[in-house]
Amino acid sequence: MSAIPIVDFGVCSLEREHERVTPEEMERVSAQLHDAFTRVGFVFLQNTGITQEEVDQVMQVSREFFSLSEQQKSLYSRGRYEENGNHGWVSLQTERLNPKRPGDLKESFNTTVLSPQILWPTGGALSHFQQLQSSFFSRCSSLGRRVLRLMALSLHLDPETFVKEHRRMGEPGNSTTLRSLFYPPLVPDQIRPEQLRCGEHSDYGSLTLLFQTRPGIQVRSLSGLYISPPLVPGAVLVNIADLMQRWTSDNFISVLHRVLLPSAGDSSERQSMAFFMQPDDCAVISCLDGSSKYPPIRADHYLRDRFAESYGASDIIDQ
Ligand SMILES: O=C(O)CCC(=O)C(=O)O
Ligand SMILES: [Fe+2]
Repeated sequence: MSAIPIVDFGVCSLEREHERVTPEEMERVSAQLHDAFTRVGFVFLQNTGITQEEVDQVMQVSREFFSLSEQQKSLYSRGRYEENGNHGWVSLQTERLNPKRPGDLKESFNTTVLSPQILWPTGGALSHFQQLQSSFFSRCSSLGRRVLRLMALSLHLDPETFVKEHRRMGEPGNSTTLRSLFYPPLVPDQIRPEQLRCGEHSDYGSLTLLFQTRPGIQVRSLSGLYISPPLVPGAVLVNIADLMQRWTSDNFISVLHRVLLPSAGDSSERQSMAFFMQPDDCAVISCLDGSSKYPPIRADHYLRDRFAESYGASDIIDQ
């Protein structure tokens, strides 16, 4: 049995209008989320309404992008978009999610700005890149909002408590990001000591939704051991991130996770899509229980400081 709980989200699925979900149904799912988020920090959600076909399409168009030359991809590099400093392509080994290790053996494309006016990869197999990333972003926002409501309910708060601080997802003033990740096949003699595909880290924002093509993520359990969750077909892996832990005075826990290198001789590649939800830039996150366990902090200032750790202190993010 997986140590990460699996919750059937069917009654709250995006296929059903939010208004039709009964208070009893909300209560039941919210209690299951509460259990997962207070004990483990991660949960698999089944029957969310996001289909495998949608996931496959956005994975496929992302894979097309990663197969471009370095020179072509660099036209879209992170840091060149004035609308948001986090939007765009991040090359192999640039980011260190665990700053004590060498750069991660992954590359990624961050979709933070949805405006069609910016420079998007286009042409041939990429002609639907912007449309597929943008529509998947908005499906993830809808699912994320439903989860946030249930989380608030489970803490006996007004159901809108978290949602009202995420009004601008996909708009200026919010840095929520849909990140396509690509872990290329390993080149054994180029691996540096202690290097991983993705170093130990916890996520920065409020909530993360993760879609994967194969197993690989490892999650640290309360005992301190890393567990390797199986791939649960069709399920979305959802985890609490650091600002949410702070907001809930450590009630919901944000735990370390990582992606190891495949074993010697395994030349497979890996892809995943992470939807990093972030409160609106100007939201001030203070402990909801009225305690002063953590001082209030603006969501954008918190994010800026965390980026400085994973990209080096020179990282400039446009906030
Ligand atoms: O690729 C994965 O499965 C995990 C990636 C991750 O944890 C992250 O980018 O924050
Ligand atoms: Fe992560």
